[in-house]
Amino acid sequence: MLKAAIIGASGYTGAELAGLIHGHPHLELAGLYVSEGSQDAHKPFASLHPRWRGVIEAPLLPLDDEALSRIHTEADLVLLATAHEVSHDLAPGFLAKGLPVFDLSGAFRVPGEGFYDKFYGFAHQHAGWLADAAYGLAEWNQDAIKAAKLIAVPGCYPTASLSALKPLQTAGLIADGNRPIISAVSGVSGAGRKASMNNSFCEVSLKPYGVFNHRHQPEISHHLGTQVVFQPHLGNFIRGILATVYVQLKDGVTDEQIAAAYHQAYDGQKIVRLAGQWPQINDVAGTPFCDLHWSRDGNQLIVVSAIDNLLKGAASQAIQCINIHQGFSPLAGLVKE
Ligand SMILES: NC(=O)C1=CN([C@@H]2O[C@H](COP(=O)(O)OP(=O)(O)OC[C@H]3O[C@@H](n4cnc5c(N)ncnc54)[C@H](OP(=O)(O)O)[C@@H]3O)[C@@H](O)[C@H]2O)C=CC1
Ligand SMILES: CC(=O)N[C@@H](CCC(=O)OP(=O)(O)O)C(=O)O
Repeated sequence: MLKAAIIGASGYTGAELAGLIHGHPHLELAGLYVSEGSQDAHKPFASLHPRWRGVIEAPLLPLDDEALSRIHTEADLVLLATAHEVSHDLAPGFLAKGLPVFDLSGAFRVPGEGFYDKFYGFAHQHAGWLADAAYGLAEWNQDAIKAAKLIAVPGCYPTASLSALKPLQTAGLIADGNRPIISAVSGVSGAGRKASMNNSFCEVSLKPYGVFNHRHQPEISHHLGTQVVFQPHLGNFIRGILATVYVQLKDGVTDEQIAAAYHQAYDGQKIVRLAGQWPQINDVAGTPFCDLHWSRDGNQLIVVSAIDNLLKGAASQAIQCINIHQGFSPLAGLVKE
């Protein structure tokens, strides 16, 4: 059994990680951590996430110096379910001790001069790790994930969007100069557990945000290899993302070529399901799956992608990355084979 420490374990993605690691055949929990000054330090994890009452008994521990040296000596790998700046500051210390790091934040996802200043509001201090990090889009980047010490698990919208678009891009079916349009709706858990007016129960409706300035637009464009238009919306449900993607196809692309692109990408990859019907959030919420379906009218293609933002969009994709990195079965701890 490999020992996995989770930093940020009281948050939404951290709690999902705790549950997945608890149930994983080759992993065990090596500490659930919150910030040194956290108001939740020393509380039982299950008092914040009662669905784990009687199952995960561990307390939330403050990430102080003693905790850091305990992780350095006792853990085999570290999961960061922390804000971007926190991951940016913590990851190099664990990596220097030889611990592989699986980071759920955006801190190591997109190399490029000035990117973090512009889209994240801080200057990146670890260009070497940023360049060496593997982008953890599990179905697409297995060799890099296997070889890397630092795995940058993709954002939730990028996971839904890239899963839909990469087969078309790889097969060369997208019309030259076309910028695919992604219109996506996320549940409120995408914003994390911390309370704010924007995600309070009475305020949430269905509305667009981040118009032409969301940080996932450059993340998707960079990892697709072509520019996209990306428009996120906040919906009044707890978890899940539904992304509707509009693509102009090259002249002459056939139905068979489209189907072949998706089957070539995902046949044998059990987490991405070619659904055969329009995906809906209820079918993927609480699961590690990404459901895809498409239809075309002439050169216009519409692809719909649905995931759980906390799972395929974060925690279960991190487990996919660990499975790849460690040579475990790809579905270990996720789907009973
Ligand atoms: N929510 C989602 O759908 C997705 C989130 N992500 C990314 O994953 C990361 C975590 O997101 P999410 O779970 O939603 O966030 P939450 O806000 O729900 O949780 C953040 C966690 O980090 C802890 N924390 C804060 N500061 C520190 C610190 N200095 N040291 C150690 N722990 C700290 C918090 O506890 P405390 O403050 O008490 O210390 C809490 O446990 C973020 O980078 C987010 O962008 C990625 C994909 C999807
Ligand atoms: C609904 C909501 O607020 N969603 C978040 C995306 C969460 C996510 O994917 O995470 P990263 O921050 O790790 O990229 C947002 O739009 O900022």
